[in-house]
Amino acid sequence: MRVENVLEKLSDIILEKSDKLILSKELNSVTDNSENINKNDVFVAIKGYKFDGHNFIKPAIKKGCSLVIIENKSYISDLDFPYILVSDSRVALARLSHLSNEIDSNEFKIFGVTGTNGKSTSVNILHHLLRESKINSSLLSTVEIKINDLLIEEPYNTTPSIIKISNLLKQSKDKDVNFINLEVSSHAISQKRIEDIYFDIISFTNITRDHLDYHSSFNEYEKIKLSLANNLKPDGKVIINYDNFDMKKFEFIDSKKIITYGFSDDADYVIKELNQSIYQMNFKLITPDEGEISIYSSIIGSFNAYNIVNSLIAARQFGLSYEQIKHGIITFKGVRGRFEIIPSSKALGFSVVIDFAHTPDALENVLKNARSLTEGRIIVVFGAGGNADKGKRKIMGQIASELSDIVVITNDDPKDEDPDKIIEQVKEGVNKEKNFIVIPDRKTAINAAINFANREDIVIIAGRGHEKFQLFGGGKQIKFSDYDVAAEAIDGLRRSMKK
Ligand SMILES: CC(=O)N[C@H]1[C@@H](OP(=O)(O)OP(=O)(O)OC[C@H]2O[C@@H](n3ccc(=O)[nH]c3=O)[C@H](O)[C@@H]2O)O[C@H](CO)[C@@H](O)[C@@H]1O[C@H](C)C(=O)N[C@@H](C)C(=O)N[C@H](CCC(=O)O)C(=O)O
Ligand SMILES: Nc1ncnc2c1ncn2[C@@H]1O[C@H](COP(=O)(O)OP(=O)(O)OP(=O)(O)O)[C@@H](O)[C@H]1O
Repeated sequence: MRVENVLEKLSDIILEKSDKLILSKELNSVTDNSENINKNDVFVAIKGYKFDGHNFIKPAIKKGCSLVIIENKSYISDLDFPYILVSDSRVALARLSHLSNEIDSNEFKIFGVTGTNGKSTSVNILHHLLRESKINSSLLSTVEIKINDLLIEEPYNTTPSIIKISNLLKQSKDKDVNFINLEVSSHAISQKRIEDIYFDIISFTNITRDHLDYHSSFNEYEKIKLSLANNLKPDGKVIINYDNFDMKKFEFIDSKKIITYGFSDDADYVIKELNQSIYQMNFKLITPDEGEISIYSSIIGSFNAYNIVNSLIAARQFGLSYEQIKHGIITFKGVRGRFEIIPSSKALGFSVVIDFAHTPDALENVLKNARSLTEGRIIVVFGAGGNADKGKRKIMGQIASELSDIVVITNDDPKDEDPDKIIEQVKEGVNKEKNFIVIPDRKTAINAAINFANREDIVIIAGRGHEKFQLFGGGKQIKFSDYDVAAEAIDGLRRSMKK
C-alpha cells in the first residue's frame, strides 16, 4: 500500500492534504491506536467516547508512523508532518484496513445477524451447520471468534473493531474460508465497525429494549439496527422474524429480498407443533421449497426454535440441503451460557441453568420457557449490569417477580456504579408480597438459590452467561464464572447428601 493508493481510496472524503505527501511512499499497515504503531504505519485519529485519537498524533509520529489521517482541522496548524484531512475518520479507517489487507467483502459469503437477542445463537448455529457439512466457515461472535474449528479469541466486544474484522477476513481468505458469520451490534453499526462490509444475508431477530444508555431513544436504537439493511449486497436476502416485527418497518427493502419465519401462518417458514422437555425439542417446519419437515434439537425454547429456523434459512440460501441442515441441528449442542443446563444438577432431581438473559425480553422468554418445562418452582438469580441502561432494571425486577417463585437479587457487573443502588433499582420492580431475597455477593446468591431448590425446580442463573470475570469499579475484575460457581455448589450439595 502506497500513499497514492490511500489517496485514491479516500478520494471522495478528502477535505485537505499536506504538501509533504510522497505518493510513492510505501506504507506498512493501518491502526487507530497510538500504542500499536509499527514503522511506516498509517495512524488514523478517531474521536471516541473515552479518548480523542487526535491527542495521540504526536506519540504516534514518535513511534514511527509515516502518515496521519485526521478529521479535526484544528490539529493541522502545529502538524509539520504528512497528513490527510478527511470528513470521516471512521470511514477512512475501514477503507484503509481493507486496502492494507487486500480484501473486499464481495469475495466472501457473509451472514450478518442483528437484533437485541438471538444473534450469538444464530451465528453459532450456522457456523456449526457449515462445519458439519465440511464447509470452511469463520465465526465472529460474542462468545468466540473462530476460523473453522480453531479458536482465535474470546472477544470483549460483540462485534469486533473494523481493524479486527478486516484482519479476520484476511486470515479467513488465507485459509480458503469463504463463509463468514458475523454478529452485528447496534454500537457496531453506529461506530462504523462494519463500514464497507457488504452482506449476502442480513437477519433481524427482534428489537426490544436495551442499550438506552447509549442510544438516545428506543426509536433511535431501532433506526440504527434497521439501517444495517443498507449494507446488503445487490443480490442479498433479508431474513426477518415475522412474529417480532411490524413488517411496515421493512417497506424500504425490496419485498422480493425478504424471507420471513415465525409461528404465524403468514410467514414464509412456519413453525408448528413445538414439543419440548428440558433436554430436547422437536417441531414441524412448513418450508416453501420442501413442504413440511421435522426438526429435532437438543437446544430448547421457542426462542431457540426461532434461532434454528433463522440459521436454517441462511443455510438454504448458502446451498446446504435439508439433510445436511437437519443433521447439523441435531448435533448442535448450544452456545456456552445460553440456556446451558449443568448436567450434575440432574442427580439432585432439579435443574440449574446458566443463561445470558440480560434484557427484559430475554429474561421474560427464559422464565416463561422454564415455567413450561416443569411443575416445580422457578428460582431466578439475577442482577443488572452497571454503566448501562438504567431504565431496564425495574422492568427486569417486575418480570422476575411475575414469572418466578423465588427471586434472588444479586450483583451482576456493577462496573463504576454503586452496586447497592443498582440492586435498589431492580428491587423497585419486585412485588414485595412475593418471595424475594437480596444477596449482593453473587457466589453466596447462587449457593443460596441452589440450596432453596427442591425436586423438579428449575434454578435460572441469569445475566452473565459465558462471562469469566465480574467487573467492579475502577476497572477491577474478579475471576467469576456462573457455571463454575454453580457446579461447585451442586457438588457440595451432593457430597453433603451422601454423608
Ligand atoms: C463506547 C464504545 O462502544 N466504545 C467502543 C469504541 O471505542 P471508541 O471508538 O470510543 O474508542 P476510545 O477508547 O474512546 O478511543 C478513541 C481513539 O483513541 C485511540 N487511542 C486511545 C488511547 C491511546 O492511548 N491511544 C489511542 O490512539 C483509540 O485507539 C481510539 O481510536 O470502539 C472500540 C473498537 O471498536 C470498542 O472496543 C469500544 O468498545 C467499548 C470497550 C465498549 O465497552 N463497548 C460496548 C458498549 C459495546 O460496543 N457493546 C456492543 C454490544 C454489546 C451487546 O451486544 O450487548 C458490542 O458490540 O460489543
Ligand atoms: N431469538 C431470541 N429471542 C429472544 N430471546 C432470545 C433469543 N435467542 C436467545 N434469547 C435470550 O437471549 C440470551 C442471549 O442470547 P444470544 O447470546 O443468542 O443473544 P445475543 O443477541 O447474541 O446477545 P449478546 O449480543 O448480548 O450476546 C439467551 O441466553 C436467551 O435468554
